[in-house]
Amino acid sequence: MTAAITEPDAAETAPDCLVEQDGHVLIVTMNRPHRRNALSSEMLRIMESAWDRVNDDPEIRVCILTGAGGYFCAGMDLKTANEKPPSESFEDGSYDPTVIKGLLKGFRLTKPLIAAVEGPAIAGGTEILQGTDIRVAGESARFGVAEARWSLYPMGGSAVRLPRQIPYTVAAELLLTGRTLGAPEAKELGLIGHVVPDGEALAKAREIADQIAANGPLAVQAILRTMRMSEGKHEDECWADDARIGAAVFSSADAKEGPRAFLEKRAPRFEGR
Ligand SMILES: C[C@H]([C@H](O)CC(=O)SCCNC(=O)CCNC(=O)[C@H](O)C(C)(C)COP(=O)(O)OP(=O)(O)OC[C@H]1O[C@@H](n2cnc3c(N)ncnc32)[C@H](O)[C@@H]1OP(=O)(O)O)[C@H]1CC[C@H]2[C@@H]3CCC4=CC(=O)CC[C@]4(C)[C@H]3CC[C@]12C
Repeated sequence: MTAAITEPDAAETAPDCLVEQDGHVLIVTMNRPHRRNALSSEMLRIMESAWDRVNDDPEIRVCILTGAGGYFCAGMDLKTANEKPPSESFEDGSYDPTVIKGLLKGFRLTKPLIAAVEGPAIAGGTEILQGTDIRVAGESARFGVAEARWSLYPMGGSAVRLPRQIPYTVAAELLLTGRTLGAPEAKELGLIGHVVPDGEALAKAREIADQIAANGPLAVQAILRTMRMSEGKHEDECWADDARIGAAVFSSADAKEGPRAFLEKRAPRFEGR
């Protein structure tokens, strides 16, 4: 990303995004609660490097994306966008919106990403959600793609992704009206997987992350690779890659350790090889 915006809140000294590793889990926290964690250039830059860290560091097996202060993300910062409209960056070619890595558009993690949502996840907030694999929300969370209300376009990928993730007619209505959904409705539609009491989304996400981190990392990453590779394809186009990816897992040392641990009635010790 080349465009930079000077933040007006110079008093804010904490980084716009916090990245913390706990064991095999990386926790990425969008951190501009005074603006409902609206996306800044700095936040997106930190998220981009966090995604590289997830993909490159074998010690990291799962990632959680959350927001500070009881909010997930209110999308693009509409205040700074008034000072420097994104259209300028699109037009002068300094920003290519075909890949928005921070928002996971045109770029995916090779490890599972769990969203822990509290409060609003609006516009860019619901857009990045669609790039996550497992989604947990507090019961007061709200979701929506509000761009059309401001005559903007959901540049984070929702016009393509949302109709693939929830029923077409609901996706069309959300994208075209900008209406928001509560967490129970989002769960009913399959946009999220879990609704928990407010304030407990991160704990639930952590519980799921720990379950995944205890599994064979090669198996987990291979399953995810096949899921990503086969998206939108006829199943007959997928079996060759499915078999190749699966066979590599069966050939690993971890694939011997798992059944051995079962026989010996102990927890497996996976090493990712
Ligand atoms: C193109 C993508 C993306 O698709 C575009 C968007 O995301 S458009 C964003 C639309 N957002 C909204 O419609 C949400 C607006 N907010 C609300 O509706 C409500 O605030 C709320 C429901 C979220 C919360 O309501 P509350 O009642 O709880 O709180 P409220 O009192 O309203 O607010 C509290 C204070 O928070 C402030 N606030 C809230 N939301 C925002 C916001 N979105 N922006 C700024 N401030 C916000 C509110 O004003 C209150 O403050 P006060 O001081 O108390 O008044 C684009 C997504 C990211 C873009 C990239 C960003 C970085 C870039 C920079 C560049 O220079 C180049 C371009 C780019 C890379 C840019 C490119 C486009 C994106 C990818």
